[in-house]
Amino acid sequence: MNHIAVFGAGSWGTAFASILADAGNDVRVWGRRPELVEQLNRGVNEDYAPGIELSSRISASTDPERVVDGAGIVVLSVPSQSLRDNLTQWAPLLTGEKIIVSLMKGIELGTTKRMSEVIHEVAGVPLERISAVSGPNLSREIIQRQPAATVVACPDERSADTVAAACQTSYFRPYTSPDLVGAEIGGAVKNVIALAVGMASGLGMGDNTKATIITRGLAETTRLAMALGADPRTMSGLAGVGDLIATCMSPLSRNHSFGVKLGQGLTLEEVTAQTKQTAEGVKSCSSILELAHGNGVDVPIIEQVNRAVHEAVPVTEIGRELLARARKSETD
Ligand SMILES: NC(=O)c1ccc[n+]([C@@H]2O[C@H](COP(=O)([O-])OP(=O)(O)OC[C@H]3O[C@@H](n4cnc5c(N)ncnc54)[C@H](O)[C@@H]3O)[C@@H](O)[C@H]2O)c1
Ligand SMILES: O=P(O)(O)OC[C@H](O)CO
Repeated sequence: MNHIAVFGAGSWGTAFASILADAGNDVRVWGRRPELVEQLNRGVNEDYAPGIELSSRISASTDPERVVDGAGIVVLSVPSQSLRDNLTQWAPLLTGEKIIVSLMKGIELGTTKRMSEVIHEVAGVPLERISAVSGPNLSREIIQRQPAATVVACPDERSADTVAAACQTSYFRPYTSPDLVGAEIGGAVKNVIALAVGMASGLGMGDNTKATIITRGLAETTRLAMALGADPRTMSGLAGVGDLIATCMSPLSRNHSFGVKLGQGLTLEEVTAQTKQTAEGVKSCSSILELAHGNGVDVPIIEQVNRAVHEAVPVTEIGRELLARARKSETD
């Protein structure tokens, strides 16, 4: 039996730990709060996966050393903006031939780095041993064992295959890909587009409006991904359009729901106060915008989401601005 470490006992960390356990691995989860760790050791996580009985193959601890001891794969699932601080403490433990898996879908504020870049920089792990798992993977559906697929992206095929083999179950199908950049950009940008779709929903707009934002959002994502060297085919796959559809259309998506509330007229502070879980797009819209501008990529939807979220521009106003732009060819 393989031993796999999972850092982060939130919604996705717990759901992914369940996949790994169902795939036959012995899973040790690191959690920050002793009371949550105690829940996991009783086979539940009422804070992030209410009503779900967890596998007896999952155990938990607040001690990172104990969690990592003997693990060949280490999975990271903390909020993107806290990764650097956390990793600084965990880096001395990530030695040897361990494969590091990022489940996170965000871009770091201040540096505009993708999560694999942060891991490489802070922990010194070569990119050949860093993979990202990304796809239409809403944690609540996955932990209920509803069928879904995902992408395990890593420049090294053997590392990707090792991770894919570790998380394949009867309901979860991992595909491998060498396109780490594309998978990470697809995963981070779809959160911002889901905020925009949520805002339209909150304003009472229907499916034409949502489909328009999703489609033009995919165009922005693809432009940015290609400027960063990604394979455009990733954008028509699970980590691109697949995740975009799930996140933009599902009431289970925290980013979508956050956008709905902004569209209904709540302020950023009000929605933040009501939101217990991580909606990565709220912070990453600024870093993604900076990344796009730094690479000369036009991202009008992301730009307007950033104005609505961080400059308190009314949601009605950003819609008007998007529609008033100069005409252009669809494929430009
Ligand atoms: N939930 C999903 O459906 C899903 C699916 C795919 C990817 N993701 C991505 O996975 C990542 C984790 O998301 P999640 O859904 O598990 O979030 P979550 O909000 O459910 O859980 C986050 C966990 O991190 C902990 N945490 C918060 N601040 C921390 C800090 N400063 N240091 C260490 N731990 C901290 C929280 O206590 C919690 O246990 C995000 O990047 C998200 O985009 C989520
Ligand atoms: O709940 P969200 O908006 O963070 O989205 C969750 C997953 O990324 C969907 O694949």
